[in-house]
Amino acid sequence: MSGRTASLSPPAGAMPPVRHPEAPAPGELLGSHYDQCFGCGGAQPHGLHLEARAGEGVSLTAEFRVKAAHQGAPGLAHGGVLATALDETLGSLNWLLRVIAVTGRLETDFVRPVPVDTVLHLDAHVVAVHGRKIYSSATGRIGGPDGPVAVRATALFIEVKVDHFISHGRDAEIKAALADPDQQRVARAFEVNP
Ligand SMILES: CCCCCCCCCCCCCCCC(=O)SCCNC(=O)CCNC(=O)[C@H](O)C(C)(C)COP(=O)(O)OP(=O)(O)OC[C@H]1O[C@@H](n2cnc3c(N)ncnc32)[C@H](O)[C@@H]1OP(=O)(O)O
Repeated sequence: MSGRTASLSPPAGAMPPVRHPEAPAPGELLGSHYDQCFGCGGAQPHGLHLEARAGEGVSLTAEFRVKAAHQGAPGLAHGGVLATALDETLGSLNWLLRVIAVTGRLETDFVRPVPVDTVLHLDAHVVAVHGRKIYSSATGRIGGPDGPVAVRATALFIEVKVDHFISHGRDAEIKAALADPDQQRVARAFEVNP
């Protein structure tokens, strides 16, 4: 046992999230943080190609169309893929804070099966921030942005520095990322965070 609390409820003293002054305006697409990302990268043929758009405050909406490559049971999305869509959506919120963070804990409710070719309409917001810990939640609906809930998640993200990826990532991908001007732009946007 680590002694670590598993709670996804913000502790006493947690603060409301503060939208970064240079966060994309409501309605703007956030874009991919890494083109090889399974969640949002355009260069992953079987990835989710999830597209997130900034909302008001520290919130966003996102869409993901379930493809045949994402099946678990015949004609239905795999639960792990749906959890990935939730993880990616929740992770995108940190761009509005201009904080680099990784998922520490993700709790998912699967409410309805999601058929192939369905568009999952996600919305997410940061609930609170406590030191390096970011508490957030997300909902995914089918049949339209106001359709029935299919999945829900709450999560705890932990702030890290760019060094987290440089120390732990495989050398080949880190070297390629560091040499990529688009990736440098993403990293720089985070580094200027005071
Ligand atoms: C060149 C490259 C450019 C890159 C440009 C940027 C790219 C931007 C990429 C973004 C990418 C996002 C992609 C989607 C989101 C993923 O999918 S991220 C991938 C999945 N997640 C991971 O791989 C994380 C693996 N875990 C770890 O690395 C480490 O455990 C962590 C999370 C960094 C924490 O380790 P640590 O920094 O040593 O922190 P630690 O002191 O243990 O904990 C800090 C606090 O958090 C709490 N905590 C930590 N883990 C947990 C947990 N699992 N449960 C509950 N509480 C926890 C601790 O209890 C502690 O609380 P307090 O004592 O402060 O109250």
